[in-house]
Amino acid sequence: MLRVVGTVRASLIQINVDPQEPVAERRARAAALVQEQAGSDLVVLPELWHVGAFAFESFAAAAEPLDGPTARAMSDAARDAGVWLHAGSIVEKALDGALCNTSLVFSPSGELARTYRKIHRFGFDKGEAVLMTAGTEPVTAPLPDTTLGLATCYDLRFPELFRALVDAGAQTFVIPAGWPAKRRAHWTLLARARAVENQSYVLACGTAGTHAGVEQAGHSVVFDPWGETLAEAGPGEEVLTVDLDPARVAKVREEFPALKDRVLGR
Ligand SMILES: O=C(O)CCC(=O)C(=O)O
Repeated sequence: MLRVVGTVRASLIQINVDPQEPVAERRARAAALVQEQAGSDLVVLPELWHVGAFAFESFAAAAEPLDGPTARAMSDAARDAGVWLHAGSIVEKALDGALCNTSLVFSPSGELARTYRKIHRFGFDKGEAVLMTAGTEPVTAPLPDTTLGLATCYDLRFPELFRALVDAGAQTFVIPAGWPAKRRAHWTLLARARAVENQSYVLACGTAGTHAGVEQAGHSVVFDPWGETLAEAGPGEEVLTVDLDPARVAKVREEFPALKDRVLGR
């Protein structure tokens, strides 16, 4: 794929989460898939791909610290491929024993550059909402050519988080997810809305397959700051690769300056 100078090449790995595949094997497979994306600038994995976002009964056993086996494998993969890696999220076992749905961003040298603990937990009075502790801080990650705003799955339904990220300088939202197939229409609609209303790129990376009886939506998608679809996956395991033009964010914001007309919440 020929590349225009100055673009950011991003690859989204929509990995299949199959409960029959042992976590260690999926981890090794994810690392190999990341390494295959050498030449990209940014690689993205989905939410809780190691265990499955709906495999609640496995969360405690799969929990690991920030230097645990998944983080180490992802650090090595980022370094070996020489890419920025948003490694999706893991079940983090925090120092006080609490479990958090924590996203990890590694630099091309394998350093853990950012962590983001999912702020809006899904499940109402069940599942993640009772098993996990919520994060409290919006997180951005400045890359050389674009600033990432981090959000995870259910966060997509809360536009105020994305506004906070834009106010903190975000130009490209990265949204790992384990979104269910039965609400796929919401996934695409909300991801596109976040792109249009915030005049930002959206990289929304989900999982494929069925685990804990929940069929996954797949359909990872990339929208540009005007809401145009740059790439969209099908339902199965797939890697999407797109070239982002960082200058396009400033151009759209300048030519159609709606963000400057905000009245509330500034
Ligand atoms: O909001 C939704 O419909 C899905 C959210 C979800 O599955 C999650 O956050 O894990």
